[in-house]
Amino acid sequence: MAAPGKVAAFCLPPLPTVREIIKLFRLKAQKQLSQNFLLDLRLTDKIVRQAGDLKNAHVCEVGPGPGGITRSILSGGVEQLLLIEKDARFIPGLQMLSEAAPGKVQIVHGDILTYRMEKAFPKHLKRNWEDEPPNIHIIGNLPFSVSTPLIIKWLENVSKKNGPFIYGRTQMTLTFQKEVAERLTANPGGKQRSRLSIMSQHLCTVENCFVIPGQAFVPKPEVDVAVVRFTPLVQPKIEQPFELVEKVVRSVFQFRRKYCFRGIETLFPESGRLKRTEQLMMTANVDPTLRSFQLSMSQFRSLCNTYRKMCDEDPNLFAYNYREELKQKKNSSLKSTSWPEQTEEEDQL
Ligand SMILES: C[S@@+](CC[C@H](N)C(=O)[O-])C[C@H]1O[C@@H](n2cnc3c(N)ncnc32)[C@H](O)[C@@H]1O
Repeated sequence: MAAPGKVAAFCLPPLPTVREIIKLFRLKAQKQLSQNFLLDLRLTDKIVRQAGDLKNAHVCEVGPGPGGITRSILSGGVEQLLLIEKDARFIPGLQMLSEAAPGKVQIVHGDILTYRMEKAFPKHLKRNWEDEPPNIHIIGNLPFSVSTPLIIKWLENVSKKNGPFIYGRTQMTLTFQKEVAERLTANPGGKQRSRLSIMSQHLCTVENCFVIPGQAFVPKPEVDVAVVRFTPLVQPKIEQPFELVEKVVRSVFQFRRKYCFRGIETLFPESGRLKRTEQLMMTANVDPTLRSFQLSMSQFRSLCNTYRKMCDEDPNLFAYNYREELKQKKNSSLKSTSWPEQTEEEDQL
């Protein structure tokens, strides 16, 4: 793992402070966009240090806002900084930063959820997947509503080696709500062990770096925040397509507090469900009375590999959708009776 980097490799010319930029451009945080700013440069430096040594690095910062983290990244002596910001009000302030570091900053007014990063960096930075990560980093303090769907999308990109990972094992340093960070890094048996734990840890080394108390942000969010660093693994712990792993993991965690076979059953159509569930659990050598959060990564691997074999033998199996079947059953029973059918209570994720 790269040692935490130094930040002050490059001195920016005198600039208005982040607070002054906020005042100058009247950048009031918008609640509906969950904007919470970091104004303390010691803290933004600390976040950026988690990414490692940024000297001559190529960095994409997501959601730079008034530019606190942006300054820390530029002070790290980067070669290129790509800023992707959805809120147009921040662009003039970011342009001031760009002028202070001529030729280095590219500002994109856009949405990171749809932005295509395949061509964002020079081709010569590409590394083979097995090599050390390329000198490309993604850094961001995003709203919680964006960071979770975004990490799921990027994990899928890691699995398919596309998007930002077309360059190799691009590293990411991102903020999450503290609880989500705990889920991302939870071990088997842990209270926070969930779908996110398996989906992230089978593809990446995931480190929960440190917690930022809510009061460090302006305005203060309801929750604390954690900085999480992801480095894609050379070899995923589960070598199956992303969609298959997702389906198995989603099924297992469907009934979190029940025996895991209850969730696994939902991978199979009603006819033959019990027999096929038994077959899967026995071949994968997983105790059906374990709870989903107790399962280890190797047990998930075993379940995914066995389910893959079953899908290869029955080409209709992967398309089977338990919820769809449940919905159809519910509709037909509603037609035949005036009483709504009682459905099983499902545990929350
Ligand atoms: C929590 S604020 C953080 C701002 C700044 N990075 C900081 O730490 O002070 C999140 C920033 O992400 C931007 N943002 C929100 N959704 C976005 C999206 N989908 N794509 C790009 N930027 C987004 C917001 O406009 C805001 O500037």
